[in-house]
This record gives sequence, structure tokens and C-alpha cells, in this order.
Amino acid sequence: WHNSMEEILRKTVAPFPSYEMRDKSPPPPESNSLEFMHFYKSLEKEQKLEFLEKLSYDFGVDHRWASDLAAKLLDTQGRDVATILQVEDRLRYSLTPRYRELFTHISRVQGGVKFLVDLRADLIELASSKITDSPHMRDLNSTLKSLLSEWFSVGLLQLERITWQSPCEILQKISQYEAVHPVRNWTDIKRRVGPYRRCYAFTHASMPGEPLVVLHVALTEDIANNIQGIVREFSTLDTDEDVNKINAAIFYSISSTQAGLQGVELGNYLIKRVVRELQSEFPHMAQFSSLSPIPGFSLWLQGALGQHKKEGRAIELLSEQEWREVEDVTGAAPGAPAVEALRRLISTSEWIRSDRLIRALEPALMRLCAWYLYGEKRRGYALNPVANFHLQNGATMWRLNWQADTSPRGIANSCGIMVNYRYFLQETSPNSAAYLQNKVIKASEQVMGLVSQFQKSSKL
Ligand SMILES: CC(C)(COP(=O)(O)OP(=O)(O)O)[C@@H](O)C(=O)NCCC(N)=O
Repeated sequence: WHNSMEEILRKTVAPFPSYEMRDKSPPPPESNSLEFMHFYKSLEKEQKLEFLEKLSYDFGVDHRWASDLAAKLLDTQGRDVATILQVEDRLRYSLTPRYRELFTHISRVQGGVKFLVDLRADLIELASSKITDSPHMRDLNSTLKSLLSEWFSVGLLQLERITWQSPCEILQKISQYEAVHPVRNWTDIKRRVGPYRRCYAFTHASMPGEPLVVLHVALTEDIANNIQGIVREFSTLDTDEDVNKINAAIFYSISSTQAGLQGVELGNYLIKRVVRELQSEFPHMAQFSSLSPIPGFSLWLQGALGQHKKEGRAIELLSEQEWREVEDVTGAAPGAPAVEALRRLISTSEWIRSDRLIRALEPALMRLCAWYLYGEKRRGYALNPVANFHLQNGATMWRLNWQADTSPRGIANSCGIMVNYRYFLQETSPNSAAYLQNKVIKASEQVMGLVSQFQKSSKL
């Protein structure tokens, strides 16, 4: 297997043309790319790792060539600028990994781009499962990502609106890919593309019929605070839309479908593109917001309760009064057991069956959730991935909504709370820059109020 791997690589990865011949050498035969693709697809997972490591190591940058040219560039300082530009261009050429040419050739054959997207998905999976993190593999990944970012830039993407008249195979894919609020049956998908709804996808000529990222939008009178009203309501399916009832666009689900395009920011571009599309259809529309789940809050809360119990500080997460309510309802003796009782109530979602607990826990859960979204960080950015996504896009953490998702999943994941990330169109680029560069989160007064309540009550 080793020499067949060597054999294939030597045969299909074309040698690097010399600088002088760089524009004069004919591209390698397509059969090379097809053979490379065929061979790679036939490999098992661990063989792919070995193959990719060899590709990244033996077919990357010729380091000696690059360092010789770097030394030469130093020698030409002080010479005329034409000479310096000449040597810089040679150095730039020498810094191109050999496999970058291979990828460019592969992208020109039928199915080549899709092959490279899937190859990057393998690279991401290998890197994320820590199976490998060699610097050469990181270079391979970033070279491939930069090529894909060029090929999948917005100008080359096609915006498609999905309707009930779209081909079945597209509707079937849209249903399959829906990652946020699963589509259960034909009625579900018919509603998602019916009146007061829009469904858009980006497609690319190299992957016809494949939605790369899908955005589901609800057209409402004002910014929605409940998801059941969007995905469950039996709004009569064949009513016509009354424009006077449409003032806001609610993004209630977005999913990217190609793991290999992670980091290419398709979702961000799709949201901005759809906003422009809706503005041309509804010139008076001025409210654009997500209605987003908060995956991970419930688990974080159970962890926080457990953590505080160990340090004997659980009482700070709830006020005296709130703990007393928990004790009354659960019959737990005063003190530690109330923490355990609350943890169990949250982990089993049982609390949702007691109106008294719902009322008693609302202020506590809302301020804890505000802190989870605004205060909990990972490398300085929002810990919650959905928050991080919308904040990177420049959205404002605008409103937390109690009892926004009363489905079992909604209660279990985030105690039923959902959040609106609002897109104030004039502010998204400064907000995005402030977040990405200085990790500043733009939040509304409601959110900041809840956060300061949390900070006061728990003296964190
Ligand atoms: C939220 C999504 C669409 C962001 O994708 P995208 O804009 O391409 O970001 P990235 O993957 O380029 O960082 C993507 O991360 C996704 O599909 N997440 C799972 C479903 C969800 N909405 O959380």
C-alpha cells in the first residue's frame, strides 16, 4: 500500500515548473487529477490520514529554494525597485506549496471542486479529533481553505429562493439539512415555504442542485418572541400575504450543509444577501432579527449549580426568596439539598410542570441565561456558538424571551428561553469589527439589565 501511495503521488502531483516556465508549461493531463481523486476516494480513514500527511510533507513548499531566494532578496536591498520586485516575485512563486497546483488542476475536472470540499471536511475532522496537528497538515488545510474561499466568494454564488414549486429533490434536501428545527413531514416543509415565509439557499455552479447553506425566514408584524408560532402554528396554508402585516424578517433557522466549507462564512453572507432581497421586495421593512436557540445553557446551569455547591456558594445563584420557593415546592430541607433539588428539576425539565416554579424561577433563569450568553467566554469570544456566529456578523444581543420554545427540546436545552440577535443594518460592520478585534459584545438595555442583576445577586 505504501509504494502504491508513493506511486500515485509521484505520478499525479505534477512537478513544479521552473519560475521561467511557470506560464509556459501545459497543465498536466486531466487523467492525473481523476486518478488522484479515484485513489483517494478508495482509501480507508486511517489510510487517508497517512496519505494526506505524506502529501502535506513531501509536496509542500521547497524550503531550501525559498530560503535561497529570501537570502537573495536581502542582497538586492538598495538595488533598483524593478530588480527587487523581480526577486520578490520569484520568492512569492517559491512559497507556493506544490499541492496548491494539484488542487487547482483538480478544481478544473468534473466534480473536482466537490471532491476538494469533501477532502477539506476530512482534514477538519482529522484536526478536530486531534489525530494529527502537524504544521504541514495545518498548512495544507489553510491552503485549501483559501482556495475554497476564492471559489465560493459571494460573487460566484447563486441565491435561490426555495418555494413549494421547487423540485422535490431540493425540498427533500432542505428538509434533510434543517439542523435547528427538524422538519417532520410534508406539512412542515410546506409551511416553511408557504405564506409569510421565505427560504433561501446559496448554490454554486460546481455543485449543481446542492444547497450550500440554507436560511429560513418568517415575515411577521414585529420581532417574534416565540418559535412555536413560527414552526407549529397551523396558519392556513393557502392565504395570500397581506403586505400590511409584514414589517419584520425573523431568521429562525440557518444551516450550512458542507462541512468542508467551514470558515468560509457562507451563513454570514447569505443573511446579508437575503436582507437585500427582502428590502427590495418590502421597501418599508425595517426590522431584521434572528430568533435563536441557546444550545448549552441548561447544561451550563447544571454545571454552575454543581460547582457552587462544592464551593458552598450555590446560594448566590438564586436569591434567598427564590431558594425558599424551591424548597417549598420540592419539600427540600433548607440549605444544600435545595441546590440538588434544583439541579434535578432542571436536568429532568420537571420544573416546567409547576406554574409556581415557572413564576418563581423566571427572574433567576433569565438573569443566569443573560450572563451565560454575555459573560461566559471561550478565548475571549462568546462561549455559546450561536451567539458567537451572530455577534461575528455584527448583530446586537437584543432580547431574551421567556417561554419562547416550550417544546421538550427547547425546555431541555435552554429552559425554554430563546434570544433575538437583531441586525441594525447601519451598525453591523462596526459591531462586527468591535467584536472580532476587541471582543466587545453589543447588547441591548434589556440584556445589560439582566446581566447587572446577575452580577449584583451573585457578586461574581
Ligand atoms: C451557523 C452556521 C450556518 C454558520 O455557518 P457559516 O456562516 O458558514 O460559518 P462558518 O462555518 O464559515 O464559520 C453553521 O455553523 C451551522 O450550520 N451550524 C449548525 C446549525 C446552527 N444554526 O447552529
